[in-house]
Amino acid sequence: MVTKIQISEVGKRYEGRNPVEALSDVTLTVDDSEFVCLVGPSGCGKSTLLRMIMGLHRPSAGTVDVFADDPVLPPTAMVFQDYSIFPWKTVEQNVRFGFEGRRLPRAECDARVDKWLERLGLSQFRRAYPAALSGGMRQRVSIARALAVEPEVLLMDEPFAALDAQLRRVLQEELLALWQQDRRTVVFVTHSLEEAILLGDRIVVMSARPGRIIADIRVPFDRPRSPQIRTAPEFAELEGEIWAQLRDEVDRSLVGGAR
Ligand SMILES: Nc1ncnc2c1ncn2[C@@H]1O[C@H](COP(=O)(O)OP(=O)(O)OP(=O)(O)O)[C@@H](O)[C@H]1O
Repeated sequence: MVTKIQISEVGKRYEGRNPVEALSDVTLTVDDSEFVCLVGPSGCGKSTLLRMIMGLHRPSAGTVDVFADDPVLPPTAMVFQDYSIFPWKTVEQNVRFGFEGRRLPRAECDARVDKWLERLGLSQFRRAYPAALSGGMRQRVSIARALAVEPEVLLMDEPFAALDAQLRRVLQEELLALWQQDRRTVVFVTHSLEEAILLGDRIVVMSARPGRIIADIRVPFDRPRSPQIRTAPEFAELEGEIWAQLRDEVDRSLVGGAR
C-alpha cells in the first residue's frame, strides 16, 4: 500500500475572541486509491480536516502531508455541498474553470472537459447556465469540475446533503460507478452512515468537538459494489454498529452546543 495522505497528531485551534478548539490529536493515514468516509457530529471538525488536506488551513499542531506523484499540478480538488459553481458561466465554462492556474495544453483541457461532461451526463447541457439546471444537475457540474482536474486526491464535503432523498440516491450510485472505474483517492465527509457504507472502503468516526478519531472501520463489502448491498443484512448490522459508537458523541455535541 502506498500512503497518499498522512495526518499526524493534528490539532486545530481557531483563535479569536471566542477561540474554538476544533480538532485534537488526529492521526490518520489514507492509502492511494482508498475511499475514506469521515463521519461525526456537527461541528467536530470534519470540514476543517478537509481544508487542511487541501492546504487552505494550517494545523495548529502536528502535520498534514499529501504525497503527490506530480510535482507541478496541485494534488487535490474539492466538491462542496452548495454546488459552488458560477452562475454567470455555462456548464462547460464551469468545468473548464477547474483548470485555471494549472498549466495544461489546450487540447488536453478540451479532451478532459468533453470526457467529464459525458461521464456526468452533462454533454447536452454544456451551453446551459446553472439557473436552468436542477439541483442534481448543478451538483453534477461541481463533480465534473473536480474530476476533470483528475486530482490525485478528491475531497468531498457533504456533496449530496442539499439534495432530496431520491436524487441523493441517484448521485450516490453514480459516484459509486464512476469511482469504481478509476479508483482515485477520496476523502468524503457525510452525516449519512448509509452513504458512508455504500461508498467507502473505510469509515472514520470522529468524536464531538474537539474532534478526535474514535473508530476506524473497514467496510467488508467487495468491489465492485452494487447499490443492492443496501438491502443486505450485514449492511444494516454495520450501520447499527457505527451508530452505537457515534450516538453518545452526537448527544455530547448537543449538550456542549457544538457550533
Ligand atoms: N474559520 C473559522 N473560524 C473560527 N471558527 C471556525 C472556523 N471554521 C470552523 N470553525 C469552528 O470550528 C468547529 C469545527 O468546524 P467544522 O466546520 O470543521 O466542523 P464540521 O464537523 O465540518 O461541522 P458540520 O458537520 O456541521 O459541517 C466549529 O465549532 C466551527 O464553528
